[in-house]
Amino acid sequence: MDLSLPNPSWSKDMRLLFDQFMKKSEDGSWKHLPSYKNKFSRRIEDIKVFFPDAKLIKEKISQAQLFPRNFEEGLGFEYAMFHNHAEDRTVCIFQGGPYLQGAPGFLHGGAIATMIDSTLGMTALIAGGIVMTANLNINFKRPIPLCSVVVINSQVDKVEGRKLFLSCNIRSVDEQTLYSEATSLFVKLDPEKSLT
Ligand SMILES: CCCCCCCCCCCCCC(=O)SCCNC(=O)CCNC(=O)[C@H](O)C(C)(C)COP(=O)(O)OP(=O)(O)OC[C@H]1O[C@@H](n2cnc3c(N)ncnc32)[C@H](O)[C@@H]1OP(=O)(O)O
Repeated sequence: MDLSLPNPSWSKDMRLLFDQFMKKSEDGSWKHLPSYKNKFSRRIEDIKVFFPDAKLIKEKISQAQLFPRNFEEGLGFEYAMFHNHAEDRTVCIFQGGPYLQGAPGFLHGGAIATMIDSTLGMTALIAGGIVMTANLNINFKRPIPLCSVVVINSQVDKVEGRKLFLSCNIRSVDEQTLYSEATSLFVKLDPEKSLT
């Protein structure tokens, strides 16, 4: 089941943004990216090439779930991503639920990093195929209120061989508040190199 579609836990802002991007997707300039709890395991064939110690993958993979997708509805990461191919950028609308608390009333920095890594990762994945995060630098400028809706704008800045350099920022829905900004390096996996 595609978990990036509206559900009763979504606030008005979240639905409004989703509808806006679905409208923008009607002419094909934007594309809604579906997101599943564990459909990703079908990618295991692609990934196994890089991790020959399949024992680890085989034993555990049947329980595997995409981390941000394994919270009950509304309590963790509620998000939807849209990709603009021409501009090589991805937008993620994100509503962080009460189980993601760090400082009282605000999102945990690790929860913010998760959505940054996921949005940059999806952007890198579309641009470069099977990639992994090599480096992620985040500046937390303002605390993000728990249960608020934010917009993550992510883009590819430069590609050098297997290295993809990306950046993103997190803003409030009205774009007035800059919550976080990040730079990252993703590396496209090389089938000739075992990673373990
Ligand atoms: C995956 C499919 C997902 C499907 C949907 C999912 C949902 C959304 C997506 C969610 C996605 C979530 C994603 C996640 O959360 S991935 C989870 C977190 N990341 C990891 O666990 C990765 C661990 N690291 C590695 O496996 C290897 O180090 C990698 C694969 C990254 C590179 O090892 P590899 O042996 O292949 O390459 P190399 O070492 O020859 O390096 C190559 C080049 O890169 C340069 N370099 C390397 N590291 C750094 C560094 N730290 N700073 C600066 N530079 C660095 C290096 O100097 C060299 O440059 P040059 O000498 O060529 O100039």
